[in-house]
Amino acid sequence: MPAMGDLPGAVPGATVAAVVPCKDEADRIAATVRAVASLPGVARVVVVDDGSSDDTARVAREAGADVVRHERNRGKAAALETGVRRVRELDAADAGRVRPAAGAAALLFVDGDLQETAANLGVLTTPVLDGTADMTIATLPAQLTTGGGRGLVVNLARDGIRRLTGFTAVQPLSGMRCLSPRAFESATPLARGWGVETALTVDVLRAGLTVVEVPCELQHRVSGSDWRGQLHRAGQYRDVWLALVRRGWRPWHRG
Ligand SMILES: O=c1ccn([C@@H]2O[C@H](COP(=O)(O)OP(=O)(O)O[C@H]3O[C@H](CO)[C@@H](O)[C@H](O)[C@H]3O)[C@@H](O)[C@H]2O)c(=O)[nH]1
Ligand SMILES: O=C(O)[C@H](O)COP(=O)(O)O
Repeated sequence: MPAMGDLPGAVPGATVAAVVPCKDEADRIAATVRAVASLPGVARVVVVDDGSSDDTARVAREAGADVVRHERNRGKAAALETGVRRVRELDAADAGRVRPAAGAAALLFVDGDLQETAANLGVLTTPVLDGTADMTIATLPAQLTTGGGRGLVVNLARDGIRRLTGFTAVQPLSGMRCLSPRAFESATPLARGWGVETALTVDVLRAGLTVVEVPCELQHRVSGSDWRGQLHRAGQYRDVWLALVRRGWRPWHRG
């Protein structure tokens, strides 16, 4: 894959490392990996297979990703942490060999289910690479498939972030994010499971860094309204709630 410095208009030596956490994404991951690899500046695509019971790891590898596997499922945040560790190992191995300046200039977190639409993620990397933002967050248009959510988790995350930081997030749960290394450090260790995005926004803002939401033409698999979808939302609610409480939010303090 090309290094950022090889591309027209690129910051010399700057690279983007993409981390794609995946659980049972064999049907979608190949298209997602290819689309992410085609983005300007993306030098690596690391897929973390978070204990899938399908062929995600093999399909991702065949599509050109570097793949790390959790033998058992550990949740999205743990998958992101494993992915970033892998990026650093690869950077260290390349230091003084392939890219003397070494080290990813930006981390791009991408869900595994975006398929071809992941090719539109370039709008997230530019502000981080040119230094105008430390973390960009994709906001998604109306989805072609509709879901059964009632906004409970979204509202909890939005309200908690606003009360802790003053920032009103349009789509507080969006997992498509680009981070500068210092933004990632400010949020490490990551909050567990589905709390990771909410906590990232709070921690990066509290570190005095700049966070920007950027509209991005993405389509993803929307959770349904069946029992499986509602169970998923219950897990999201628990993790977001815990992430907020651990950062000082108290549900009974209104305003
Ligand atoms: O145990 C798990 C479960 C999921 N995933 C992956 O995490 C990503 C997001 O999961 P998904 O089921 O698509 O999440 P959504 O229901 O769409 O959740 C929304 O809300 C989440 C936070 O609650 C964010 O992480 C997502 O980016 C956002 O799309 C996908 O690549 C999954 O394969 C894991 O790595 N480990
Ligand atoms: O479907 C969604 O948008 C998420 O799972 C969050 O669910 P919610 O609609 O209950 O906030």
